[in-house]
Amino acid sequence: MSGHDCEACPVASELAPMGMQVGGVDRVIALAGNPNTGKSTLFNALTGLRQHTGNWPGKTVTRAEGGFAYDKVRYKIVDLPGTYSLLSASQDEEVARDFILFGQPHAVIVVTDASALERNLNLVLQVLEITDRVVVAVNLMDEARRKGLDVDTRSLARDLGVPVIPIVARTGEGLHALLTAVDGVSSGAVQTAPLRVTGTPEFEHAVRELMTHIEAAAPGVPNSRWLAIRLLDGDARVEEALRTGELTRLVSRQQQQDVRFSKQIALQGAQ
Ligand SMILES: Nc1nc2c(ncn2[C@@H]2O[C@H](COP(=O)(O)OP(=O)(O)OP(=O)(O)O)[C@@H](O)[C@H]2O)c(=O)[nH]1
Ligand SMILES: [Mg+2]
Repeated sequence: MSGHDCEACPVASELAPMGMQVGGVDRVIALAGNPNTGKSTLFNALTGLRQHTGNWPGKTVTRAEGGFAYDKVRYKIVDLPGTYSLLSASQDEEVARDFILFGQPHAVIVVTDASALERNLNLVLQVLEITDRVVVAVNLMDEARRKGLDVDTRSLARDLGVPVIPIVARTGEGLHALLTAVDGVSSGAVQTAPLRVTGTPEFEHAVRELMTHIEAAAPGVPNSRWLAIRLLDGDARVEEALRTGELTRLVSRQQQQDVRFSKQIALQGAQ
Protein backbone atom coordinates (compact mmCIF):
# COMPACT_ATOMS: atom_id res chain seq x y z
CA MET A 1 0.00 0.00 0.00
CA SER A 2 1.31 3.46 -0.83
CA GLY A 3 1.87 6.18 1.73
CA HIS A 4 -1.48 7.73 0.87
CA ASP A 5 -2.34 10.63 3.13
CA CYS A 6 -5.89 10.50 4.43
CA GLU A 7 -5.91 14.32 4.77
CA ALA A 8 -6.97 14.28 1.13
CA CYS A 9 -9.28 11.26 1.20
CA PRO A 10 -13.07 11.65 1.21
CA VAL A 11 -13.53 10.45 4.77
CA ALA A 12 -11.38 13.33 6.05
CA SER A 13 -13.98 15.93 5.21
CA GLU A 14 -16.55 14.06 7.29
CA LEU A 15 -14.23 13.49 10.22
CA ALA A 16 -12.79 16.99 10.46
CA PRO A 17 -16.07 18.50 11.70
CA MET A 18 -16.16 15.74 14.32
CA GLY A 19 -12.86 17.09 15.64
CA MET A 20 -10.80 14.25 14.15
CA GLN A 21 -7.36 14.67 12.68
CA VAL A 22 -6.80 12.21 9.90
CA GLY A 23 -3.49 13.38 8.47
CA GLY A 24 -0.91 10.65 7.96
CA VAL A 25 -3.32 7.72 8.10
CA ASP A 26 -4.61 5.37 5.43
CA ARG A 27 -7.76 4.05 7.07
CA VAL A 28 -10.03 4.94 9.95
CA ILE A 29 -11.59 2.22 12.10
CA ALA A 30 -13.87 2.37 15.13
CA LEU A 31 -14.34 0.19 18.19
CA ALA A 32 -17.96 -0.25 19.24
CA GLY A 33 -19.50 -2.55 21.82
CA ASN A 34 -21.46 -2.92 25.03
CA PRO A 35 -19.92 -1.38 28.16
CA ASN A 36 -17.16 -3.42 29.80
CA THR A 37 -16.42 -5.75 26.88
CA GLY A 38 -12.75 -4.77 26.71
CA LYS A 39 -12.79 -2.06 24.01
CA SER A 40 -10.30 0.15 25.80
CA THR A 41 -8.09 -2.83 26.60
CA LEU A 42 -8.04 -3.73 22.91
CA PHE A 43 -7.49 -0.08 21.99
CA ASN A 44 -4.49 0.08 24.34
CA ALA A 45 -3.10 -3.22 23.07
CA LEU A 46 -3.22 -1.93 19.49
CA THR A 47 -2.04 1.63 20.04
CA GLY A 48 0.39 1.29 22.95
CA LEU A 49 0.85 4.75 24.37
CA ARG A 50 0.04 6.57 21.14
CA GLN A 51 -3.41 7.75 22.11
CA HIS A 52 -5.19 11.02 22.70
CA THR A 53 -8.38 11.85 24.48
CA GLY A 54 -10.76 14.71 23.87
CA ASN A 55 -14.43 15.53 23.82
CA TRP A 56 -16.78 15.14 20.90
CA PRO A 57 -17.56 18.67 19.70
CA GLY A 58 -20.44 20.04 21.73
CA LYS A 59 -20.66 16.86 23.80
CA THR A 60 -19.23 15.91 27.15
CA VAL A 61 -18.62 12.33 26.05
CA THR A 62 -14.89 11.55 26.06
CA ARG A 63 -13.26 10.30 22.93
CA ALA A 64 -10.04 8.32 22.74
CA GLU A 65 -8.27 7.99 19.42
CA GLY A 66 -4.90 6.61 18.51
CA GLY A 67 -2.89 5.14 15.70
CA PHE A 68 -1.07 1.97 14.75
CA ALA A 69 0.31 0.35 11.64
CA TYR A 70 -0.29 -3.20 10.50
CA ASP A 71 1.02 -4.73 7.30
CA LYS A 72 2.21 -1.28 6.16
CA VAL A 73 -1.27 0.23 6.48
CA ARG A 74 -1.57 3.15 8.90
CA TYR A 75 -4.78 3.07 10.90
CA LYS A 76 -6.50 5.65 13.01
CA ILE A 77 -8.62 3.91 15.63
CA VAL A 78 -11.45 5.55 17.56
CA ASP A 79 -12.68 4.04 20.84
CA LEU A 80 -16.44 4.75 20.85
CA PRO A 81 -18.42 4.96 24.10
CA GLY A 82 -19.77 1.60 25.30
CA THR A 83 -23.50 1.33 24.53
CA TYR A 84 -26.26 -1.27 24.58
CA SER A 85 -27.96 0.27 21.55
CA LEU A 86 -27.50 2.85 18.80
CA LEU A 87 -30.93 4.40 19.05
CA SER A 88 -29.58 7.77 20.25
CA ALA A 89 -31.46 7.60 23.53
CA SER A 90 -28.38 8.97 25.31
CA GLN A 91 -25.39 11.13 24.33
CA ASP A 92 -23.15 8.06 24.31
CA GLU A 93 -25.47 6.24 21.94
CA GLU A 94 -25.78 9.27 19.70
CA VAL A 95 -22.01 9.72 19.52
CA ALA A 96 -21.44 6.06 18.65
CA ARG A 97 -24.27 5.99 16.11
CA ASP A 98 -23.34 9.27 14.42
CA PHE A 99 -19.74 8.21 14.09
CA ILE A 100 -20.60 4.86 12.49
CA LEU A 101 -23.17 6.42 10.17
CA PHE A 102 -21.74 9.82 9.27
CA GLY A 103 -18.05 9.32 10.08
CA GLN A 104 -18.06 6.37 7.67
CA PRO A 105 -15.09 4.52 9.16
CA HIS A 106 -13.45 2.01 6.81
CA ALA A 107 -14.38 -0.73 9.31
CA VAL A 108 -16.08 -1.10 12.68
CA ILE A 109 -14.84 -3.68 15.16
CA VAL A 110 -17.70 -4.66 17.46
CA VAL A 111 -16.16 -5.97 20.66
CA THR A 112 -18.28 -8.58 22.45
CA ASP A 113 -18.02 -10.54 25.68
CA ALA A 114 -17.66 -14.26 24.95
CA SER A 115 -19.55 -15.09 28.16
CA ALA A 116 -22.52 -12.87 27.28
CA LEU A 117 -22.68 -13.22 23.51
CA GLU A 118 -26.42 -13.44 23.19
CA ARG A 119 -26.97 -10.11 24.94
CA ASN A 120 -24.10 -8.54 22.97
CA LEU A 121 -25.53 -9.62 19.61
CA ASN A 122 -28.26 -7.01 19.91
CA LEU A 123 -25.72 -4.25 19.31
CA VAL A 124 -23.92 -6.30 16.63
CA LEU A 125 -27.18 -6.52 14.68
CA GLN A 126 -27.78 -2.79 15.04
CA VAL A 127 -24.33 -2.02 13.67
CA LEU A 128 -24.89 -4.49 10.80
CA GLU A 129 -28.05 -2.57 9.92
CA ILE A 130 -25.93 0.53 9.33
CA THR A 131 -22.77 -0.78 7.72
CA ASP A 132 -21.46 -3.98 6.15
CA ARG A 133 -17.85 -3.14 7.00
CA VAL A 134 -17.90 -4.96 10.31
CA VAL A 135 -15.63 -7.38 12.14
CA VAL A 136 -16.90 -8.96 15.36
CA ALA A 137 -14.26 -9.53 18.03
CA VAL A 138 -15.30 -12.11 20.62
CA ASN A 139 -13.24 -10.95 23.57
CA LEU A 140 -12.64 -12.36 27.05
CA MET A 141 -12.17 -15.84 25.57
CA ASP A 142 -9.95 -16.69 28.55
CA GLU A 143 -12.87 -16.05 30.93
CA ALA A 144 -15.22 -18.08 28.73
CA ARG A 145 -12.77 -20.99 28.65
CA ARG A 146 -12.41 -20.79 32.41
CA LYS A 147 -16.19 -21.10 32.69
CA GLY A 148 -16.14 -24.07 30.31
CA LEU A 149 -18.05 -22.16 27.61
CA ASP A 150 -17.46 -23.12 24.00
CA VAL A 151 -17.96 -20.32 21.49
CA ASP A 152 -18.46 -21.48 17.92
CA THR A 153 -17.10 -18.41 16.11
CA ARG A 154 -17.21 -20.15 12.72
CA SER A 155 -20.95 -20.75 12.85
CA LEU A 156 -21.47 -17.25 14.17
CA ALA A 157 -19.46 -15.78 11.27
CA ARG A 158 -21.56 -17.79 8.82
CA ASP A 159 -24.82 -16.68 10.44
CA LEU A 160 -23.85 -13.01 10.80
CA GLY A 161 -22.16 -12.81 7.38
CA VAL A 162 -19.08 -10.99 8.71
CA PRO A 163 -15.75 -12.19 10.16
CA VAL A 164 -15.93 -13.24 13.82
CA ILE A 165 -12.57 -13.50 15.59
CA PRO A 166 -11.97 -14.90 19.10
CA ILE A 167 -9.51 -12.76 21.11
CA VAL A 168 -8.08 -12.13 24.55
CA ALA A 169 -7.40 -8.39 24.47
CA ARG A 170 -5.60 -8.54 27.81
CA THR A 171 -2.87 -10.88 26.52
CA GLY A 172 -2.97 -10.06 22.81
CA GLU A 173 -4.18 -13.53 21.80
CA GLY A 174 -5.92 -13.47 18.41
CA LEU A 175 -4.93 -9.92 17.53
CA HIS A 176 -3.12 -10.91 14.31
CA ALA A 177 -6.20 -12.76 13.07
CA LEU A 178 -8.33 -9.78 14.06
CA LEU A 179 -6.13 -7.33 12.16
CA THR A 180 -6.03 -9.56 9.10
CA ALA A 181 -9.83 -9.53 9.08
CA VAL A 182 -9.86 -5.75 9.63
CA ASP A 183 -7.46 -5.31 6.72
CA GLY A 184 -9.68 -7.38 4.43
CA VAL A 185 -12.91 -5.64 5.39
CA SER A 186 -11.49 -2.10 5.55
CA SER A 187 -9.78 -2.40 2.14
CA GLY A 188 -12.92 -3.83 0.57
CA ALA A 189 -11.01 -7.00 -0.43
CA VAL A 190 -13.33 -9.06 1.79
CA GLN A 191 -16.98 -8.63 0.87
CA THR A 192 -19.34 -9.25 3.77
CA ALA A 193 -23.00 -10.30 3.61
CA PRO A 194 -24.44 -9.03 6.89
CA LEU A 195 -27.51 -10.58 8.46
CA ARG A 196 -30.37 -8.13 8.60
CA VAL A 197 -33.39 -8.56 10.83
CA THR A 198 -36.78 -8.39 9.09
CA GLY A 199 -40.11 -7.29 10.55
CA THR A 200 -43.81 -8.02 9.87
CA PRO A 201 -45.04 -7.80 6.24
CA GLU A 202 -46.72 -4.44 7.02
CA PHE A 203 -43.56 -3.06 8.54
CA GLU A 204 -41.44 -4.28 5.60
CA HIS A 205 -43.92 -2.69 3.19
CA ALA A 206 -43.63 0.67 4.96
CA VAL A 207 -39.83 0.35 5.03
CA ARG A 208 -39.69 -0.41 1.30
CA GLU A 209 -41.85 2.58 0.48
CA LEU A 210 -39.72 4.92 2.52
CA MET A 211 -36.56 3.41 1.02
CA THR A 212 -37.79 4.38 -2.44
CA HIS A 213 -38.23 7.99 -1.31
CA ILE A 214 -34.87 8.07 0.44
CA GLU A 215 -33.06 6.60 -2.57
CA ALA A 216 -34.74 9.15 -4.83
CA ALA A 217 -33.63 11.96 -2.51
CA ALA A 218 -30.10 10.61 -2.08
CA PRO A 219 -29.29 8.26 -5.01
CA GLY A 220 -26.83 5.49 -4.15
CA VAL A 221 -27.28 5.91 -0.40
CA PRO A 222 -25.62 2.83 1.18
CA ASN A 223 -27.98 2.25 4.10
CA SER A 224 -31.44 3.37 3.03
CA ARG A 225 -33.08 0.48 4.90
CA TRP A 226 -31.62 1.56 8.20
CA LEU A 227 -32.50 5.18 7.49
CA ALA A 228 -36.08 4.18 6.65
CA ILE A 229 -36.42 2.27 9.91
CA ARG A 230 -35.05 5.22 11.83
CA LEU A 231 -37.48 7.60 10.10
CA LEU A 232 -40.38 5.32 11.03
CA ASP A 233 -39.14 5.59 14.60
CA GLY A 234 -39.20 9.41 14.39
CA ASP A 235 -35.41 9.87 14.54
CA ALA A 236 -34.80 13.64 14.36
CA ARG A 237 -31.10 13.36 13.44
CA VAL A 238 -31.79 11.20 10.38
CA GLU A 239 -34.68 13.43 9.35
CA GLU A 240 -32.38 16.45 9.52
CA ALA A 241 -29.65 14.73 7.46
CA LEU A 242 -32.20 14.02 4.74
CA ARG A 243 -33.70 17.50 4.82
CA THR A 244 -30.40 19.41 4.73
CA GLY A 245 -28.90 17.32 1.92
CA GLU A 246 -26.14 16.01 4.22
CA LEU A 247 -26.96 12.49 3.07
CA THR A 248 -26.57 13.32 -0.60
CA ARG A 249 -23.13 14.78 0.04
CA LEU A 250 -22.15 11.66 1.95
CA VAL A 251 -23.20 9.41 -0.90
CA SER A 252 -21.00 11.15 -3.47
CA ARG A 253 -18.07 10.93 -1.09
CA GLN A 254 -18.74 7.26 -0.50
CA GLN A 255 -18.68 6.65 -4.25
CA GLN A 256 -15.33 8.44 -4.60
CA GLN A 257 -14.03 6.33 -1.76
CA ASP A 258 -15.13 3.12 -3.46
CA VAL A 259 -13.25 4.17 -6.60
CA ARG A 260 -10.20 4.80 -4.45
CA PHE A 261 -10.47 1.29 -2.97
CA SER A 262 -10.77 -0.31 -6.39
CA LYS A 263 -7.67 1.56 -7.53
CA GLN A 264 -5.76 0.49 -4.46
CA ILE A 265 -6.66 -3.14 -4.93
CA ALA A 266 -5.75 -2.99 -8.62
CA LEU A 267 -2.39 -1.47 -7.68
CA GLN A 268 -1.76 -4.11 -5.03
CA GLY A 269 -2.62 -6.83 -7.53
CA ALA A 270 -0.19 -5.38 -10.06
CA GLN A 271 2.73 -5.38 -7.63
N1 LIG B 1 -9.75 -11.75 31.58
C1 LIG B 1 -9.83 -10.78 30.70
N2 LIG B 1 -10.17 -9.54 31.10
C2 LIG B 1 -10.25 -8.57 30.17
C3 LIG B 1 -10.00 -8.82 28.80
N3 LIG B 1 -10.20 -7.66 28.13
C4 LIG B 1 -10.55 -6.74 29.04
N4 LIG B 1 -10.60 -7.29 30.27
C5 LIG B 1 -10.97 -6.61 31.51
O1 LIG B 1 -12.34 -6.23 31.44
C6 LIG B 1 -12.58 -5.00 32.12
C7 LIG B 1 -13.22 -4.01 31.17
O2 LIG B 1 -12.29 -3.67 30.17
P1 LIG B 1 -12.33 -2.27 29.40
O3 LIG B 1 -11.28 -2.35 28.36
O4 LIG B 1 -12.28 -1.14 30.33
O5 LIG B 1 -13.79 -2.36 28.77
P2 LIG B 1 -14.55 -1.26 27.88
O6 LIG B 1 -15.32 -1.99 26.87
O7 LIG B 1 -13.58 -0.24 27.41
O8 LIG B 1 -15.54 -0.63 28.95
P3 LIG B 1 -16.37 0.75 28.77
O9 LIG B 1 -15.43 1.80 28.28
O10 LIG B 1 -16.88 1.03 30.15
O11 LIG B 1 -17.48 0.49 27.83
C8 LIG B 1 -11.20 -4.55 32.63
O12 LIG B 1 -11.08 -4.94 33.96
C9 LIG B 1 -10.24 -5.32 31.74
O13 LIG B 1 -8.98 -5.53 32.35
C10 LIG B 1 -9.63 -10.15 28.41
O14 LIG B 1 -9.42 -10.46 27.24
N5 LIG B 1 -9.57 -11.08 29.42
MG1 LIG C 1 -13.60 1.88 27.56
